[in-house]
Amino acid sequence: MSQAPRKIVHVAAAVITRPDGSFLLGQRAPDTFYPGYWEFPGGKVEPGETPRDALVRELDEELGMKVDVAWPWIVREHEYEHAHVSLHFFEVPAWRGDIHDKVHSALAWQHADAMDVGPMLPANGPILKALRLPRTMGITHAAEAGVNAQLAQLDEALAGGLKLVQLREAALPTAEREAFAHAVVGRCHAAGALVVVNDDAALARSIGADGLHLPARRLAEIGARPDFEWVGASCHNRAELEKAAALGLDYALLGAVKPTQSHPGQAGLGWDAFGKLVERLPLPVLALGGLTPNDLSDAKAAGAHGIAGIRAIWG
Ligand SMILES: Nc1nc2c([nH]c(=O)n2[C@H]2C[C@H](O)[C@@H](COP(=O)(O)OP(=O)(O)OP(=O)(O)O)O2)c(=O)[nH]1
Repeated sequence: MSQAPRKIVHVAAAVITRPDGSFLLGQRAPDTFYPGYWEFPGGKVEPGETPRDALVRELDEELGMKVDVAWPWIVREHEYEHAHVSLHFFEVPAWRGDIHDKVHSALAWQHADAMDVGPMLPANGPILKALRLPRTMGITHAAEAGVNAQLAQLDEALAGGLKLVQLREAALPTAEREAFAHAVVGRCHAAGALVVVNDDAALARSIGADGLHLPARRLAEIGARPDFEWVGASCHNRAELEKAAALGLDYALLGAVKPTQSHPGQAGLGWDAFGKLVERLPLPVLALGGLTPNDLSDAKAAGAHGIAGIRAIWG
């Protein structure tokens, strides 16, 4: 006889963030399941509650925090021995009250790229990787702007804190493209920024890039995740986003949210439609299309991990 499907336990979990990018973890108490492991504060969604209601209640009960802002982020499923859990993650960047923990053995503020506590609960590995994904991606347009102008804009953006660049230069002649790609990787790595290369795995490998970015038509063709540390894809609809998730990609781009210079006359999706498209996805999504750094809070409120852009990001 086949086993009855296990009941899904919904859990709300908070990535409580400070302006320096750190987030709060709690160590599970000795009398719980997985004692000593680290988790994001939160707990089970009770009957009649939305995940957001549960988050607000749990953070009050566990930490004495009054949540002011909770942005939906990603939702991940995990099969434990004791339960199938569906973890609804929110970013909590603003709250009131001092933190008084009532349930954990210890609390620690951590940075995703320099963790000094562990182990994390088994479901949380992909969460930490998603937290390492920077919140803003600059997409190069050297073929249009000129190689030297683009490199100058890149230097300025890196000096301003940009940590993620997509190299997207199909229109540059091969030799120029390679030289430009080397220059971009050199500058980005010196500044601690990641580089993903659009659609060209051979170029990505030869320049020592951190990953590969798949255009939607390439995403449609492939059946397995390409072998890079970071792999993302451009998506325009829910089916493409779900394929990116099913392949275990690290992020997706979704747009255009607002009208853009490259597609004049086309209305953007808008934040409401964007929010519906990204609901309950297990991977972070960067919003694209006519956005500037001033749109970051609106993007996160709609469920985006961050924003990506061409013109507005380079100033
Ligand atoms: N709060 C939280 N729970 C997580 C994370 N990752 C993860 O797999 N979980 C799982 C562990 C638990 O199965 C469930 C959280 O439920 P919980 O904290 O209300 O309950 P619990 O199992 O500790 O204890 P109990 O309420 O059953 O007594 O979600 C996380 O980062 N934060």
